[in-house]
Amino acid sequence: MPIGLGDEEAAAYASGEAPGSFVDMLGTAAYRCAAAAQRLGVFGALADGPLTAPALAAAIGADQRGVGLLADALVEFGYLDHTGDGYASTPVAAKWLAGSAGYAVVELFWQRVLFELWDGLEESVRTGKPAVDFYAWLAERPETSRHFQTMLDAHATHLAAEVGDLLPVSDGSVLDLGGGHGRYSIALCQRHPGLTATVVDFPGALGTAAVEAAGLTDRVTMRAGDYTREPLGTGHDLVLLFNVLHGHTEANNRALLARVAEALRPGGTVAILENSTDVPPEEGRAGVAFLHTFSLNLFHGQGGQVYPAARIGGWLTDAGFRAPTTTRLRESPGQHLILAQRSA
Ligand SMILES: C[S@@+](CC[C@H](N)C(=O)[O-])C[C@H]1O[C@@H](n2cnc3c(N)ncnc32)[C@H](O)[C@@H]1O
Repeated sequence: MPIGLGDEEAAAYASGEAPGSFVDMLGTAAYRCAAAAQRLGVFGALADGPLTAPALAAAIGADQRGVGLLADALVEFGYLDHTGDGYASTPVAAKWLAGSAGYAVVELFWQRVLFELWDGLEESVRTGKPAVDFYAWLAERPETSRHFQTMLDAHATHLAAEVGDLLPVSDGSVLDLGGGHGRYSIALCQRHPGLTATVVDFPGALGTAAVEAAGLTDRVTMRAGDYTREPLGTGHDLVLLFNVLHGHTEANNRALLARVAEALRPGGTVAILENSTDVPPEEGRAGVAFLHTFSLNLFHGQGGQVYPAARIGGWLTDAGFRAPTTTRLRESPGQHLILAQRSA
C-alpha cells in the first residue's frame, strides 16, 4: 500500500525538496514484504483471526524473529494491523492476498515478473532487443506459467460472451492463434454447433483439459506449435489474434497479418483483441500506469509493446483487409476488438 504521507511531507517529496524516489523505494520494499507474506501464507494463516508472532511463525513454519520483523514492516505498509491479540490482516490484505485464487494469482504472477524478469531491463532498453525470452523463461517456471494461464483464462471467461456477440461467424472454421487456454474457441463452438476451431499455442499453454471438460474434443483441436512458423492452412472463416500482436515487433506483426490474410477465405474475418495506448478515462491513473508497465514488459520480454488501435488498423489495410472497425469492450474498457474482412 502506498504509505500515507502527511500533506507537508508529501509536498516536500513531490516538489523535489526531498528525493521523491525514496518514497518509490519504500513502495518497492512494501511490495516486496507483501509478496513475501503472500508466498509464506501469512494472510491465509490470519484468515480466522489475529495471531501473535510466535503463533503466526508456527502456523506458516517460519522463523519467529523473521516473522516478527516482517509483520512489523507490514503494519507500517498497511497490510497488517497490530491488535491486542497479535497481528491481523487489514481488509485489503484479507480480501485480495489471502490464498492463491482469484486476484491473488495476478499478484503472484507480477511479483515474479518484477522481481526476476525485469533484472535485465536496462539491457533491453540499451540494445532495443529483448534481454530475455519471456516464454522460455515461463516454460522453466511451471508455477508462474500456471498463474499466467489461470489469469488469462479468468479474463477470457469474463469476456467470452461479449466477444462472442461481436464476432460475425456462425459456422465454418476458426483458427485461434495463441489461443492457449482455448476459452474463446470453446465458447464460440458452444454457441454455434456448425463451427470447428483449431487452437495453436506452445505445448505447455494448451488447455486440453478444458476442451475435454466441455465435451468438444471432436470440434476443438488443440495444436502444439509456433504460429510464426507453422503452416496456417487456407479457407478459414475466422482467425482470432487475441492478445497476440502486442508480443511482436511491427515488422513481425505485418508479416503475421499477411499470412493470416492468406489463411482466410475471401471475405473471411480477422479478429484482433488488444489493449490500446488510448486508455479510456474510466481506467483511471492506475489503469494508465499499468498500461505503461505492461508495454515496457512486452518490450523487455518479447520485443513487442502496446500499440495504438489505429496503427493496427493501418497494418490490416496494408495486408489486404477491408475497412477495419474497432469496438471497446464494455466488460473491459481497456480492451479493443478490431475486426476486418479479407478483400475478395
Ligand atoms: C497473452 S496470451 C493470450 C492468450 C489468449 N489468446 C487470450 O487472449 O486470452 C498469448 C498467447 O500466445 C502464445 N504464444 C506466444 N507466441 C507464440 C508463438 N510464436 N506460437 C504459438 N503461441 C504463441 C502464448 O503461449 C500465450 O498463450
